[in-house]
Amino acid sequence: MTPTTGEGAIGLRGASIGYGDVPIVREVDLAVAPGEAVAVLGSNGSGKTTLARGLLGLATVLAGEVTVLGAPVGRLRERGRVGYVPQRHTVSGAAPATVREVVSVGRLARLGLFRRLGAADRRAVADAVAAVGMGDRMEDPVASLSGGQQRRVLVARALAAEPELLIMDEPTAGVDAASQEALAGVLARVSAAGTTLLVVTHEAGPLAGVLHRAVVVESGLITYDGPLAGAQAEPGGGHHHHEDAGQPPGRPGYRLDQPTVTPPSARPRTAGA
Ligand SMILES: Nc1ncnc2c1ncn2[C@@H]1O[C@H](COP(=O)(O)OP(=O)(O)OP(=O)(O)O)[C@@H](O)[C@H]1O
Repeated sequence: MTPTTGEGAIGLRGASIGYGDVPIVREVDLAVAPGEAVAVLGSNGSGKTTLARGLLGLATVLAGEVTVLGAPVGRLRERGRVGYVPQRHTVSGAAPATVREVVSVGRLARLGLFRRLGAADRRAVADAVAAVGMGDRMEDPVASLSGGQQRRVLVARALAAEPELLIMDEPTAGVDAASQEALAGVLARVSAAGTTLLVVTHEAGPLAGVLHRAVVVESGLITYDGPLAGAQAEPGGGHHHHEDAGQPPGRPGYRLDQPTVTPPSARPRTAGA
């Protein structure tokens, strides 16, 4: 199991995250316990991707604290413990690469540099590709695949590393209904096995059976943190609850429509602990 330090899988405390010196996500608090499956909702440009990228060291933590698997962001030794499916669906790299090669690179993230894939690793690669329904395209160049198929390969690349924390940015965007359903099944299995999921999405619907908690980000603040159903009940995923405009600006205005259960591992340690 994850050797937690009491920090949980993800911890943001008064965290501002942005680019250059411009904060996009502002003074946000968030605690995700190991094994939770959390949707990150919100309108375009609200800061969802920036929040996710901040967890990966791809956006700058400008204030506060951000911890991932118990370590300050960027300090985690074993990078393979965190998987990432980026928003852009193009598979990078100029060299023509097959599905097998791209997903194998994902597996290598777990092994570290200069290690070779053994039989178990090759099996994990094949399993990950099969899990996203691309088993019959193993030797095809990724560049020859459709956008939605490339997205599924990126999901397989992340799955192949068997990460403890899987961060996905719009994994279902441009993916057909059947493949979304298949992805939901895969994520349900991965979640049941204890992997923590953080999924940025506009359409939590296809993954509603997997994601039990939602966080709504609006204008860089977390405006809702609670059960997914409560967030979905709001028009557009929770954009329009500014009727309580009395909130002081600049502080995370939690709107806990439903009580949020803070898992014991996510609670601040008591003095003397
Ligand atoms: N690399 C960057 N450098 C500077 N500003 C950026 C960068 N990436 C994003 N931004 C800005 O940060 C803000 C939030 O963008 P972000 O991508 O986090 O939003 P989002 O909620 O994920 O939106 P969407 O739903 O459209 O994907 C936007 O105003 C955007 O212009």
